[in-house]
Amino acid sequence: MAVLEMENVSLIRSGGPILEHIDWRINPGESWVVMGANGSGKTSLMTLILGYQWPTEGTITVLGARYGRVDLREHRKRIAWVSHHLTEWMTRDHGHQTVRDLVAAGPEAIIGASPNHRPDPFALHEALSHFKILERAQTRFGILSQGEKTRVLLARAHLAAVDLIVMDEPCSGLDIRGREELLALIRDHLSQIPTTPIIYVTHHVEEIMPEFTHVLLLKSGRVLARGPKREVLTAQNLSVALGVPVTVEIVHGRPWARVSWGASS
Ligand SMILES: Nc1ncnc2c1ncn2[C@@H]1O[C@H](COP(=O)(O)OP(=O)(O)OP(=O)(O)O)[C@@H](O)[C@H]1O
Repeated sequence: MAVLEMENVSLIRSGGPILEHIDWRINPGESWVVMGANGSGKTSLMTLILGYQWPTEGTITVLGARYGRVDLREHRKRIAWVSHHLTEWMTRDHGHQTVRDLVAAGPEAIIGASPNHRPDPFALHEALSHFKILERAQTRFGILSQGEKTRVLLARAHLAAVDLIVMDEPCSGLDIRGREELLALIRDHLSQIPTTPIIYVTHHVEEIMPEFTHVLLLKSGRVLARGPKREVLTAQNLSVALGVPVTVEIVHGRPWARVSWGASS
């Protein structure tokens, strides 16, 4: 069974098409990165996978559930969403709740904390500790830094033991050190759940860690390229996707893009 299948998916709004004719299949054992410039449609694509938006045409099947024939509120409990959009939402609506309560609510995969939920204290402690937020357990979510808020979402996902993790620009708003620390935590987390499929969204090629096997490259709402990482991450593809000529170098298993205009000066 495929982890995800999209057939001819389009999303049209009054201003025009946001996504057009997306065909995409994720097989078990694959971990995908979705890449594209600002405004290429990455987040819109994720909202379709999470069932927060409905495609104008096409079919979507996630974890064997065909959208339109499944209770999305129940289905979403199988998917973790780690996103700065979600941290903004939680800051607004649940900023007064403590880190501990919000992480404890992870197994129910709901937004916010559940007063009735009593998770295994050992597992909760382990999740807080692993994502380095144990010392912040009694702190209100709203006053955390961006990196800490993202680690709260990762801890929730960890505790929830979901079947699919969607990470939408988790390094957004972090400085280089913060980004590298978070990527190291994510790598460590992925090594503990090697069979759980991941979709990692970014517009920074250097965040593509060795664990990711495939890349979907978007350009203006359409698929520019898709497939095994080494085939997709060419200088030519990335130059078109990012709208600027780049060269690509692999360092310690991670690709790095360098803008190549004015290289001779
Ligand atoms: N509900 C909507 N109605 C109209 N236009 C929308 C809507 N949602 C998104 N868009 C537009 O669709 C395009 C794609 O947006 P989206 O947020 O999916 O891109 P993105 O690749 O995630 O961008 P970024 O990297 O900047 O977060 C943008 O031009 C955006 O303005």
